[in-house]
Amino acid sequence: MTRLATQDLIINVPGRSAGTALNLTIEPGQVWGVLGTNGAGKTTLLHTLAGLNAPRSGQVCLGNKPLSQLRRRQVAQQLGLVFQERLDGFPATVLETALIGRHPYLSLWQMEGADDYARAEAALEALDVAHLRHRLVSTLSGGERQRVAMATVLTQAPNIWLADEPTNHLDLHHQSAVMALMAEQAAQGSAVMMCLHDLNLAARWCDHILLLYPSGEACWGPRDTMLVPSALERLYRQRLATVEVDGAPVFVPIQAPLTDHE
Ligand SMILES: Nc1ncnc2c1ncn2[C@@H]1O[C@H](COP(=O)(O)OP(=O)(O)OP(=O)(O)O)[C@@H](O)[C@H]1O
Repeated sequence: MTRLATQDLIINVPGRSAGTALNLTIEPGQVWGVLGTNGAGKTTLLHTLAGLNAPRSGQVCLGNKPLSQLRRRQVAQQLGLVFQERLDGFPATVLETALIGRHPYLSLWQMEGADDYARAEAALEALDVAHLRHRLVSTLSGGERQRVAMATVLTQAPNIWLADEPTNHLDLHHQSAVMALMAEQAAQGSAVMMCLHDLNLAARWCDHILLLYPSGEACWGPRDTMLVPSALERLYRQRLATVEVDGAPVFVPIQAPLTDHE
């Protein structure tokens, strides 16, 4: 089991002053939700944690090593990233796409073996896209593609999951199924962080929350200390009503002005 930690991390959002230095640890078993407005830097943060964006300052550690000292292959054997947007560079079927998740474990010209296929097939089943295995990904709907992207990372079987709006394009049932899958991965010992725009999914499924403000200011901690209506109203510049359903808060945007002091 591996933890992902940041040390005095400042992400590099162009044109923004430094903001809060991030010192946080995503422990195995934890599910973190990152909340913030459009452009707050959520994707930049996830890409920085994955080693795809250089930090402006500070560092990210995977286990006890700085990410910058690890080879990409070592990182890819431990850390999986579900991208918000995907480009289909070349024609590939759903099964071929899921098998990309095994590439970190194969040598240069090594073909995928029976175990790799079994993992990919199991992941496609788990994401409810096995019936699409021979379809070209370019022919899929938005929600089907999203589930294939999740299945590819599930095939990769990382200890650290970073997921950028994993419920994008998904209908209600599949949103719930994907959040349950993330929780299950955490229960099995993975560390999970995901960016979400749906406060209610965050309230129900995440145990830790990072609030990212457009200024670069940030705060984080256990869910119940972060999902405080006044803090969320300040984050989104949006008045909210809160009700409780099944023991979890449900936040509903309402039309009422915020004062200048909020
Ligand atoms: N290559 C770039 N050049 C200039 N600005 C950039 C670049 N990449 C990102 N940005 C800016 O950095 C800011 C943060 O972008 P980011 O994608 O991390 O936001 P986000 O919180 O994920 O937003 P959203 O909720 O809309 O997905 C945005 O204002 C974006 O326009």
